[in-house]
Amino acid sequence: MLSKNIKKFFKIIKIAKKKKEINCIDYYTCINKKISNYSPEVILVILYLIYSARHGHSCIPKKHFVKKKIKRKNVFIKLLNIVSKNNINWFNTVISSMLCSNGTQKTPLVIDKKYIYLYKYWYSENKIIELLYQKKSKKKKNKIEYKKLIKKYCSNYIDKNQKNAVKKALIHNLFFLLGGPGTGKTNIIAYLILILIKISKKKIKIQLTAPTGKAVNKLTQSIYKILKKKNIQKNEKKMIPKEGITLHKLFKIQKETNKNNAKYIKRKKKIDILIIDESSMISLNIMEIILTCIKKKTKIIFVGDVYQLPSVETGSILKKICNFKKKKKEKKKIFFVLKKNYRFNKNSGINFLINQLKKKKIKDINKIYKKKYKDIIWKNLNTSNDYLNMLKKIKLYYKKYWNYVNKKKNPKKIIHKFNKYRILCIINKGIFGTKKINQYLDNYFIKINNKKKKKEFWYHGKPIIIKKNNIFLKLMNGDIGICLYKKKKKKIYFLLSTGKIKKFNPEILFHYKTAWSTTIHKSQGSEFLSVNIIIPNYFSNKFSKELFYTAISRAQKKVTIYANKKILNKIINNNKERYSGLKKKIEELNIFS
Ligand SMILES: Nc1ncnc2c1ncn2[C@@H]1O[C@H](COP(=O)(O)OP(=O)(O)OP(=O)(O)O)[C@@H](O)[C@H]1O
Repeated sequence: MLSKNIKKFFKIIKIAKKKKEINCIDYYTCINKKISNYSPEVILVILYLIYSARHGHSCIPKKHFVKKKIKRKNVFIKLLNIVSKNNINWFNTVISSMLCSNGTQKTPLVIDKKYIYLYKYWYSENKIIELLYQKKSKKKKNKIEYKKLIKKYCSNYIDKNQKNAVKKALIHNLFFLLGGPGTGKTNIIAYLILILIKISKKKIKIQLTAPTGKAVNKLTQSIYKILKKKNIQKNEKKMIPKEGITLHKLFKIQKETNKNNAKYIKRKKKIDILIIDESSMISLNIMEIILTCIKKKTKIIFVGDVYQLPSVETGSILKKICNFKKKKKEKKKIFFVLKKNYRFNKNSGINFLINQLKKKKIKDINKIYKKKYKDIIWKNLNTSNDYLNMLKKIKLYYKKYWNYVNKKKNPKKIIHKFNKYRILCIINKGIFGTKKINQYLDNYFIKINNKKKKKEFWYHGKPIIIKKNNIFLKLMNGDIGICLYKKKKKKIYFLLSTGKIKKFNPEILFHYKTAWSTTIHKSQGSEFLSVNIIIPNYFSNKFSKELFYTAISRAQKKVTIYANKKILNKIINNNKERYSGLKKKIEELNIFS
């Protein structure tokens, strides 16, 4: 390639870094000593694979490079044009070079059928397949009559289908319990734990975990609430999991490197049953760590909803593993999908919308706009008038909360009152984002709170949300705190999942922000009686159907959607699939047959 083109090539990358089109870590990865010796063509492929991994893809279809199928007009199109002008077969040159193999050698790039990978993601996918296969085949030969046990302990509490799920979870060493919100997953896990405890001849270690602290606390408390009403012997009570911990903490995964000392963990972790909730949020890397560090005889149960948001890191593992096409007459023995919803009644619009969003192509979404359902309200968000009306509505609701705060003294009741209602935004920035909504409500409540009009962060009734797990204060990412003044002294009150109230001086809190509105990502694992979803009046490819599904499924009773109809229709048809070879490999290797 001519030196002037090479200069142009690297100049484009540098500008992209400045414009933040390319993450600066990725930029320095590509121009560090080792990689910068590679040809521009190889650098282009590596840089695009790193960029795509940051957007969740563990690989890229080869055609993206050959037929320039790179979707969005971005820096990579410009780089592609430079290298293709120089050599029309540039991609074949790259994949036939020493830097690319079929995975048998440890080369930076790996070609596997129609995809091209960075080695580490190709290795992770294959390791996961291998470990899932080993795990799956470890089916316990049980003489135990599960049917009798299920009849004895679960008869009036869960339905026939749910009992069937309990039975399969007891039989298999690897099990996937799938279902939307309110389908009884937590109940099933509770009764499964009850039976496991009852039939265990020795003390068993049951470990509850999830990708977020909030999710694992919610699961632990719900299960504890269900089981504490059961007649359980004193020695059995000790086996009921009282404290769940996050996957990062359980496997000692370093946040910065996303790595852990697998050999040490494997030796140390004596877990008999591992139950992982909100499994849709497990990334490729974390899945590899889980399967690598867990002993062969440990029973693993993945619980989750494949339609919810995947991990913010690379891979949407649960969906790829569970959505493989089975061969005719075969049963997906270790996968169980719960369909019946106990949270919503049959006329529920929320349930209608949740089921519609599970389909590839959504047909009668217009029922939402024609106000057919009482529990789903759609408000047009087109004009500035619509926007101002929305703000008024939101302010009106929170005014009720505000009056409640100024009447009641009980922090627990105040937090429950606040948690009944939530404004969910897709984004943080801009007039449709959390920052603007929070600022608007802050200004309003500061004004009515202290006549001096002094701009203070803290005021009576102010809600905040914790942004990072705080192990010292035992606060989890997503926990809501309310500022309450008592005799001019302010404290921040938190309602822990144990049901206990904890209060802190604001000075010892950190990593928090105002929480009148939060993002949909932050709301994962939580539920609210009434949810308001604010959709911007423009479309971005980041606004996926999964994001909207996750927002809708946070509501227990009512959803109000503030959206421009056209934009909303684009979002609910934006199936953002993440590229991965897992599904194909599972089908070809038939590992779950
Ligand atoms: N078979 C059943 N009969 C009656 N009520 C049920 C049954 N199964 C579950 N429920 C009720 O439905 C509600 C939701 O159950 P559960 O919390 O187990 O669902 P879930 O799938 O875990 O929900 P989420 O994913 O939103 O946490 C609970 O109030 C539960 O008591």
